[in-house]
Amino acid sequence: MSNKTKWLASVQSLEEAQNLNDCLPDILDMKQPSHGALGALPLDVVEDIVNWASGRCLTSATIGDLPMQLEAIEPAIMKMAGTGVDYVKIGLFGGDEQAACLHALTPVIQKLNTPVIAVLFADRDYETDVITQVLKAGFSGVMIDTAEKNGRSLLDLWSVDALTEFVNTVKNAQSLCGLAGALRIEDIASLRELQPDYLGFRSALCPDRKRNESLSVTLAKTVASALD
Ligand SMILES: O=C[C@H](O)COP(=O)(O)O
Repeated sequence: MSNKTKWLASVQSLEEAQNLNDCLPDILDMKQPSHGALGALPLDVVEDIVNWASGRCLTSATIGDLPMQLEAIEPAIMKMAGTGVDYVKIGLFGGDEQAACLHALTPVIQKLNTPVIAVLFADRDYETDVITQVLKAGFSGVMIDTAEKNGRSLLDLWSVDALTEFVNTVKNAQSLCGLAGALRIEDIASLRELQPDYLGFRSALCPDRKRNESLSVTLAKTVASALD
């Protein structure tokens, strides 16, 4: 894994993806921001974006803010993987059922050809060994994001020391590591120093940080050049 921090931009439509053609991120991430932190786009929209992005950049897609139950998550992963996306992202929202759900998901994730990324949330509570549980379950990467899109950013919720420990733990396990959560353009310089594999953006790419509205190409170019 290279030391250069790459970036991920969450898009909600083919049109938004195409608008980024001159400043494509390393990963075009597909989600429906108005449906929650990891709101899912319809499968046909994901397929259209995957087909368009092919050969241009990698893609990822979220499966929705689902309960921590195998019967909800397994079919959603399988359907999203069927779109041909490069990575499927699933949110781990915590709670009593999560550890059992991760255990039950392990064989599903391990036999799937599409890598699955686990997303933890800085504003959710977890068992202390949650990262160990996630790494054992066979995920190809771990991201930290924010569940409540209320303006509080990752850096409002976690200290730089906590983020450093997270990045080092995930990268030492040879797993991809991503940081997201209402990141601001001015956070990029300090977050890059932690050397995560990816920084993820949606709010920072939208005028007035209104993440449910359309992406601004100008803001995307600013993020891209801050990471260059
Ligand atoms: O995966 C990255 C997210 O889409 C970040 O969204 P956000 O910047 O609005 O928190």
